[in-house]
Amino acid sequence: MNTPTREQIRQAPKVLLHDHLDGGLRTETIIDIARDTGYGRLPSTDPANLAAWFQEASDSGSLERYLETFDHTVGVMQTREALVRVAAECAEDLADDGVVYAEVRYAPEQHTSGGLSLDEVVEAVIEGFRIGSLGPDGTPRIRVGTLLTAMRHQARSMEIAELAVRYRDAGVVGFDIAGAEAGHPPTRHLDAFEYLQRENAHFTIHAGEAFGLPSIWQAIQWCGADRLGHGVRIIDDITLSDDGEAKLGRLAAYVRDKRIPLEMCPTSNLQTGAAPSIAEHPIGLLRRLNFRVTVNTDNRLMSATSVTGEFAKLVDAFGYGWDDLQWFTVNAMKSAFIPFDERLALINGVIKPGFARLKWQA
Ligand SMILES: O=c1[nH]cnc2c1ncn2[C@@H]1O[C@H](CO)[C@@H](O)[C@H]1O
Ligand SMILES: [Zn+2]
Repeated sequence: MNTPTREQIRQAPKVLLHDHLDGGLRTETIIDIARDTGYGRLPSTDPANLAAWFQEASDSGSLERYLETFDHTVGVMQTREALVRVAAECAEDLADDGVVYAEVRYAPEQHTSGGLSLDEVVEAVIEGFRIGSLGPDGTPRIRVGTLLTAMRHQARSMEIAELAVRYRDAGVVGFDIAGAEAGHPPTRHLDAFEYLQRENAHFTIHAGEAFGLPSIWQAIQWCGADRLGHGVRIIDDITLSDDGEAKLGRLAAYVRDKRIPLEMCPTSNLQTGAAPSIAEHPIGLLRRLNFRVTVNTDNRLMSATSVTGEFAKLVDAFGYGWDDLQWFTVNAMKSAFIPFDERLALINGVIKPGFARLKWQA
């Protein structure tokens, strides 16, 4: 079996569960929309400089400062036209990266300052994904589902959960909470999570990124999260002896044994200070211990990355081969919020044959 090259990784049929719509804009598009809508606060109007600014400003080592960069992307996503364009380009960029199934999230409540209603925001984004998913022959090249995010420092989670349920048959596949983690425990939004459970709806929670085990414990045992956004701090509940043997605490064992998916985003974690380097990122240990690890981008603009980029970094740092990349991909597809038969069809009909072709390529 060959070692995966970057171009081969790009061709592999990949799955993305954790990607923010407002963290993945093309810089040219930000500049265009800013000009058309009179948004005058951009740090630069040169695409390359603006890309560099986003990456540098996001390299702060603090989640709070990292999140400040979203002022500019959210700032230009306030009209239907802008939302349709950004969503369409997102689907195109992911398809060009070889992603075959993606769940892309954003917070509708952040896109109403131009006068759109929450429903209009959701409909614009769904329309953009529909357009951007189509190939030149009119057939879809990628399937994109939407996750609606509520901001954890705000008090609109119930409203957003209801919105997610209302649009569940029209392209919204789940719910999430995001934003600064410290001081904003997920249990503040318990009513929304309980509502979603009563509605048999799916949700993930950003937890264990900038704050530790209590956040993960609450997300799983109080809120009932199906998946964890990041979840890197679960390693605080694992002790390693000198000979490399791992002992799992009760929470870590629960997360592993219940197969709770971890939406890991290595590059983003370096920028926010959640991990010191790719080589030291907990993903290495968690993969070895067979947690249900998935690999994600978080914010392609802020991290200047793609799913291919994240995989390529992991291949370099950990020597992963095709079997590891396929394992991450199948883990992600198994953990998606679409129906089981559709997940299975993608695993058996697209992912496994696609990896098989690449594995034995000369
Ligand atoms: O890694 C992250 N941790 C927590 N919140 C985040 C992260 N990335 C983005 N957002 C937040 O999610 C909102 C909706 O997409 C973004 O506006 C940003 O504030
Ligand atoms: Zn995120």
